[in-house]
Amino acid sequence: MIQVLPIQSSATTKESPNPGRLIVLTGPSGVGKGTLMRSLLQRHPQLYYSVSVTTRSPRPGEIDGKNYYFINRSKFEQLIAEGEFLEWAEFTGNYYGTPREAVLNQINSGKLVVLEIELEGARQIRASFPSALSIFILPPSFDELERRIRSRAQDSEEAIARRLHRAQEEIKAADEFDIQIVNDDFQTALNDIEAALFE
Ligand SMILES: Nc1nc2c(ncn2[C@@H]2O[C@H](COP(=O)(O)OP(=O)(O)O)[C@@H](O)[C@H]2O)c(=O)[nH]1
Ligand SMILES: Nc1ncnc2c1ncn2[C@@H]1O[C@H](COP(=O)(O)OP(=O)(O)O)[C@@H](O)[C@H]1O
Repeated sequence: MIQVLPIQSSATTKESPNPGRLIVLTGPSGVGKGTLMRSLLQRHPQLYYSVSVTTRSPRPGEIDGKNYYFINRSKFEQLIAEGEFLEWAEFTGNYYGTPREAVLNQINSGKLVVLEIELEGARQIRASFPSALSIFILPPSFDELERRIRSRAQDSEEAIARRLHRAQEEIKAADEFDIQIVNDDFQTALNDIEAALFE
């Protein structure tokens, strides 16, 4: 029996309106958020992608400062206490958070800022930035989601099981978000995101 840790999260205060825009991309692990994000950034270099901080160990090939800032739990908890996160959550046993200052600076300078985050963090952003555009990415089926997580072959069996368990809850929350996009055909999903961002 896999024990799924409860998600803890912080509340953030409301931020004042500003000229830039915040976009939140969320959806279950393995749905293709990261792959969609990479294509979006290649095609639209004007987007600012917020690199998150995590206590998860780096996967093979992941680079500190590019994929994530990898830190330990006590350092993460210190950053929480110092109010350094715009949002943060605990997901399948690790902390993940969005650095506050860099994101606010980019929004204030008029940038389109994209966060790729899990459900609890996305909910926090919706509460503190009501004007953010939130997009939930859905898999074509649960079986396909499992196939994608496994095909990535980068997580332990336990990590996969925790992600799949959590995915069932996350998918139920899809309707809370502004737009739902099914990532079945990749190009179609990418076009749908671009339409939501730029049209
Ligand atoms: N709340 C929150 N979630 C994040 C952040 N960065 C990444 N995540 C999410 O954490 C979850 C796990 O990420 P990761 O360990 O990289 O696994 P993967 O999504 O399966 O590749 C994913 O749903 C990410 O979108 C963050 O800064 N805040
Ligand atoms: N539309 C798609 N059709 C088939 N496979 C996909 C599609 N989108 C992404 N994938 C694959 O699914 C796996 C998980 O994608 P990833 O971007 O890592 O998901 P996430 O960031 O949501 O955890 C990767 O191997 C990726 O190549």
